Amino acid sequence: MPTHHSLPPTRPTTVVAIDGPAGAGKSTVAKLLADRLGFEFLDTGAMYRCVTLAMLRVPITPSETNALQQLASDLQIELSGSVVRMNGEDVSDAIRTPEVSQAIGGVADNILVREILSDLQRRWASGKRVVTEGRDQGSVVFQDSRCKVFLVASPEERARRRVADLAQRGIDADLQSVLDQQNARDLADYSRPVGALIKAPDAVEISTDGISMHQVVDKLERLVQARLGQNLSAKFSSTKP
Ligand SMILES: Nc1ncnc2c1ncn2[C@@H]1O[C@H](COP(=O)(O)OP(=O)(O)OP(=O)(O)O)[C@@H](O)[C@H]1O
Ligand SMILES: Nc1ccn([C@@H]2O[C@H](COP(=O)(O)O)[C@@H](O)[C@H]2O)c(=O)n1
Repeated sequence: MPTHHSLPPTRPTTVVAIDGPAGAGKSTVAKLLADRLGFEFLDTGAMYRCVTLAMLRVPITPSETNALQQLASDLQIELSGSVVRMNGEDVSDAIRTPEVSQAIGGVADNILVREILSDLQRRWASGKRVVTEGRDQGSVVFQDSRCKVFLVASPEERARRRVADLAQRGIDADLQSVLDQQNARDLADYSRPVGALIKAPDAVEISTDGISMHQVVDKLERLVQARLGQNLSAKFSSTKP
């Protein structure tokens, strides 16, 4: 079945790998950092979201493991900046509904689905300079990366940010229920047998509590310079004070 077994070898790649729990600020700072460095941005959660959306549309359940794996293997996922296409359809908004977030755990638990998406992530990054974010980027997918970050923030702070984010989009959300859902997702992400959220031994932990996203990006930029200095070409023109 899987087309992923006959993949071409990957080419030299420069990766900044950012992992951390839901709402720590990964995608926000990864995008800003990628812009500053002239790197590409890879949102690996979007891939898990695409498989979940496709699963809900068929519909099948995560317990139908063969059908789910076939679905993931056949799916065409394209990521370009913040635009996500699934089999040619723009699903950038459709993958971010509460229904998808609630169902995603069963997809992320499937070991073969994780292998398929990990291969896709490596191929996507192959030959590029990339800031990637997810749960297993430093620990599993890009273990060889010389620049790994584990981004954290307190559960309360992350939930407050999420509520503010939703309010900005005109959605009224209750802090306690956002916190409860977030705790459930954290538990699933930290306890998954394969691909669990874990700080890679060589990752630097950065807390985003009480500091602005631009201050976080400044910290990350300094880390990238220290770890990848000679891999950065003229495109990297950071001279921030
Ligand atoms: N340092 C920061 N200070 C304040 N707000 C922040 C900071 N970093 C991110 N945010 C806000 O927190 C919210 C969540 O951030 P983001 O979506 O980047 O988190 P994430 O870790 O990618 O979450 P998920 O894994 O659920 O996709 C956003 O509204 C973002 O604007
Ligand atoms: N590398 C990854 C990325 C994501 N997941 C799972 O997808 C969920 C959604 O991720 P977002 O970053 O878009 O919020 C996340 O909770 C994980 O269950 C993953 O397993 N591995």
